[in-house]
Amino acid sequence: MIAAMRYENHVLHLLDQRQLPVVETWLALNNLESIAQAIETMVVRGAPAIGCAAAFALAIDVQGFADADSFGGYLPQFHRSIQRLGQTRPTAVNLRYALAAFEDLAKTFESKTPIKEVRLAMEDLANSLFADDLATCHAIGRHGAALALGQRISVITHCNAGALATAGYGTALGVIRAMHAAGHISVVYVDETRPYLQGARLTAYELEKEGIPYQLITDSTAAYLMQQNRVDLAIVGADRIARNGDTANKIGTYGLAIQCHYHGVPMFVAAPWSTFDLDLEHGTQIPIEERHPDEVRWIGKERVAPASAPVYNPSFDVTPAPFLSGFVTEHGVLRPPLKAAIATMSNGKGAER
Ligand SMILES: CSC[C@H]1O[C@H](OP(=O)(O)O)[C@H](O)[C@@H]1O
Repeated sequence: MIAAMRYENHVLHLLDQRQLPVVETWLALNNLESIAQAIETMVVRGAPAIGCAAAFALAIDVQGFADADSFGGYLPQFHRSIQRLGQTRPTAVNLRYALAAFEDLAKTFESKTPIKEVRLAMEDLANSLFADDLATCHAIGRHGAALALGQRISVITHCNAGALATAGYGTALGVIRAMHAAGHISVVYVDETRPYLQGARLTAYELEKEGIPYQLITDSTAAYLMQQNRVDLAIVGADRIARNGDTANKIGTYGLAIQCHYHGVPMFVAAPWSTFDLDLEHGTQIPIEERHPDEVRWIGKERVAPASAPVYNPSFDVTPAPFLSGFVTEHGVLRPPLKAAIATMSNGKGAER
């Protein structure tokens, strides 16, 4: 099974996604700062995977204290560690939920709580967040497979919302995996996803490894495919979803949504409930990360623009809810009107099964 990470003996092993698909290099990280930097430099990326990596970073962070210590002795470092991880990447809300879960856990400790008890509780929380995300992806796949309506269909996807972006199996790719297992995929069109090329380097890598039929396309080919009536469905991941259904995802998603809307191709977002940010009324409130200009000026070790070319490099965009046909969550498929469907879900009334 393809995995972005594994946690063993207080060490987080990360598959270096910057090197894929050419080489599979694993980094063994045993301290919080190195994991924070791995998130910032996109060794590990993808909203749920970022949350899981941060959780394991905190589980590792508390290991360094002596058995005789108590939570009170660790508390100042705990606050610094939460702040450090929170600074890594601003858009994916799963990171914030993971940090909030640890802050809630910390409230259950007293100053004199033995550090051994704190260590075990933090490690258990990290492991349970990871296991929950893996189970969630499989549930998303199960619910999303029904979107094929029993037919063999062509699907387009953008960026990588696969096993490498989660605890495993994936969200958008979880739906594609489930559809493929049921014999409902004729071809997956994979947007290369400039500038970081998560589609070309990561999604194509995942589909190739599992024998799922795909064609890699440039981002600018998607509209032409739809004009030829060759795309049946679009399915993408998400980094943060506002209460009204506006969705932040990899840059280029909004453009794909406009193309789908124009050509009558349904676009669904596959995301765990932990990606919905109910504190935000609409998508204009979602912080959009801007990354280094060299991510646009260079492809690998080759410069493809003037060395000092002025660059605007937003890593995400926001697709307004009216462009979306629904959300595939672990609880079922949410369909328009999406603001009402999200409100119903948040009230615990579930979704279409
Ligand atoms: C399963 S969510 C994956 C989500 O994260 C990606 O962003 P990045 O590679 O910059 O972490 C992209 O937006 C994907 O849709």
